[in-house]
Amino acid sequence: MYDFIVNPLSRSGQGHSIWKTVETELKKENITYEVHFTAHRRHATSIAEEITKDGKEHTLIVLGGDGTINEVINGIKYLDKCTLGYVPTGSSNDFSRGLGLPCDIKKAVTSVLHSGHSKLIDIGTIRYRNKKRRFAVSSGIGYDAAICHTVCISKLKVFLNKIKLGKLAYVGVSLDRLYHCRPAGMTVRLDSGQEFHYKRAYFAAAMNLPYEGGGCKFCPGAFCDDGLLDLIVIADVPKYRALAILPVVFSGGHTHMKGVHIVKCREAQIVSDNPLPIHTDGEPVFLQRKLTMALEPERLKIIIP
Ligand SMILES: Nc1ncnc2c1ncn2[C@@H]1O[C@H](COP(=O)(O)OP(=O)(O)OP(=O)(O)O)[C@@H](O)[C@H]1O
Repeated sequence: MYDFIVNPLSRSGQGHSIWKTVETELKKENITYEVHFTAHRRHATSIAEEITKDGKEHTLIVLGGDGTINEVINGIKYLDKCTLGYVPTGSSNDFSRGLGLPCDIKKAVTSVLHSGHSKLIDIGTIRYRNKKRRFAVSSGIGYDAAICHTVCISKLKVFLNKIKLGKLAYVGVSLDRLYHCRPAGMTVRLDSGQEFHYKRAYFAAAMNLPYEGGGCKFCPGAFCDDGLLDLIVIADVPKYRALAILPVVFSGGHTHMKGVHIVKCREAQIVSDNPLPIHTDGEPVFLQRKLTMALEPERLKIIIP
């Protein structure tokens, strides 16, 4: 039995028609399923929570973008009792890109229903004040999260998504946010005891997979099954140098550039001088000054081709 969690508004409203195609396939193959449509933000979390609260084994199939994946993993009660399949209908697709899952809908559906292969992946966490959120791809504080916050409320993204140029919104907002960004003093403490101080940090991001922001290969060496997070900090370079790093991140060739600092860790405590925006998998999480990034003790089983 499969539980499909569908964001009908993903990919600028195409989610619903894509679901109809998937449903035809399920009926053709006599597959037992239930479908749950998201009706508002964070609804996917309560749907996943309701399904998994009985402590039994469940197979959840997400049809949506990275944002819906994030909401679903935040609702799963017992990670080790769940199997997650994914049909990507988002605009960023960093989860499927990082895991090498099929982006083509037909192939993704075939893989989810018939591959018979799975992989256990780490799930990241951020803790701030008394709260906790999980992430599958990455979580960042500072400039990268400011882009997510702005894109999330931008009417331009809705319009550009409609004409299939959603990525342009990210380019425009990235340049605008960099122009307005005031780098902050930041301290990073790792579980290894290492401590780093930055005078002017643009952002710090903990990566469970190599890509965020729709294909930016921030941490080419991030593996979701190594029990480690890759932490990237861009700091202590003037803005023109930070700007020069941006186009290079798409190839992953930035790792040795001045101002780029990457380390592996199990846990990182980040304290910034000012409250800064935070994101988990591109979903905005208000402003914070202190947070701890780590991994859940349990892993999550993902269906792979
Ligand atoms: N019915 C709904 N109405 C309004 N917002 C919704 C609804 N269902 C889901 N959402 C919100 O839509 C946001 C984005 O969804 P999702 O990630 O699935 O698609 P996307 O934006 O196309 O893709 P990506 O995150 O990969 O860019 C999420 O924050 C989610 O909370």
